[in-house]
Amino acid sequence: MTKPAVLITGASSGIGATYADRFARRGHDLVLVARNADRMEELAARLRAETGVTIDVMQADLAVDADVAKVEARLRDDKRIGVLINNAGLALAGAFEAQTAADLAQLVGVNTVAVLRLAHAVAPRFVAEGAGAIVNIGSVVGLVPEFGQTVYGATKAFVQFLSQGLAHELGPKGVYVQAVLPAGTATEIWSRAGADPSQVPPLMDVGALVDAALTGFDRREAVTIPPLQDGAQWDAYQGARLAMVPSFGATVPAPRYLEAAQ
Ligand SMILES: NC(=O)C1=CN([C@@H]2O[C@H](COP(=O)(O)OP(=O)(O)OC[C@H]3O[C@@H](n4cnc5c(N)ncnc54)[C@H](OP(=O)(O)O)[C@@H]3O)[C@@H](O)[C@H]2O)C=CC1
Ligand SMILES: N[C@@H](C=O)C(=O)O
Repeated sequence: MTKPAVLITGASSGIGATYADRFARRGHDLVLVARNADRMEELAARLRAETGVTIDVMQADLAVDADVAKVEARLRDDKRIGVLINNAGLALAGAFEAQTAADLAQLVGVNTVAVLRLAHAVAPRFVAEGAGAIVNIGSVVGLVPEFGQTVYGATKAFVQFLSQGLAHELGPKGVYVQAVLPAGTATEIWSRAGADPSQVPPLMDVGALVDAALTGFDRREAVTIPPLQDGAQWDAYQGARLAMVPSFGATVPAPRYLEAAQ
């Protein structure tokens, strides 16, 4: 049986390039997407030689509408593609009040709008086929406002919610949706973001990260958090979240809000 092709965004370095390596070694043809075509061509040449798979390179800036539209069209029209790895992303150092509007627009555009648009481009075809997989790369930062990476974390919270919502909507229609939440991982994101080296946490090897994420993928896990040593903590978190839902049907405020503020 022919394996589905895999479209990977952010494939020129780091986690995306590692996903490319791993899926090529699994025998999947690839479509690589990023701005740096030279780095993708270099990776593609190596992987073609080592694995024999077919690899297409698509140069695209996912902050640019026309480029996102180009990738959307490929996802809609290329029926070989059965897996979308929504990986491309960036971080942004600095305090909220000091970050520029332009930098924030780029951050939100790539980390959320592009992720949404590409998932939305491929979902109708996957639903019609009753198959397909969408992998969205979030971050543990999306769970921790206390880390002080507010807008980056907000983009990752968006990715996580989008993924869990799509898993709820598309799972029954045969489409697998996975959210992958890495913690600090040894890639170029830190230098690109202008992070203070003294503030960079201990980092996981990128190969170990992706291999763990693929274990979750193979198990069809909805939310994969490779650095979380006790998976039961996530289950408890989900349980506590869902335990609040019945209250959301209340039509009167909770008693704690009926007493005048002291
Ligand atoms: N490393 C870490 O600690 C963690 C990373 N993540 C997430 O993992 C994902 C991958 O990041 P990582 O591999 O670490 O970092 P890298 O900086 O190594 O890779 C980022 C990738 O995204 C691509 N990219 C960035 N901006 C654009 C753009 N405008 N258009 C198209 N592609 C773009 C880059 O390619 P190019 O420059 O060629 O366009 C590159 O291939 C991101 O979503 C990140 O948020 C999540 C948690 C932890
Ligand atoms: N990219 C990292 C922070 O900048 C992360 O998501 O942990």
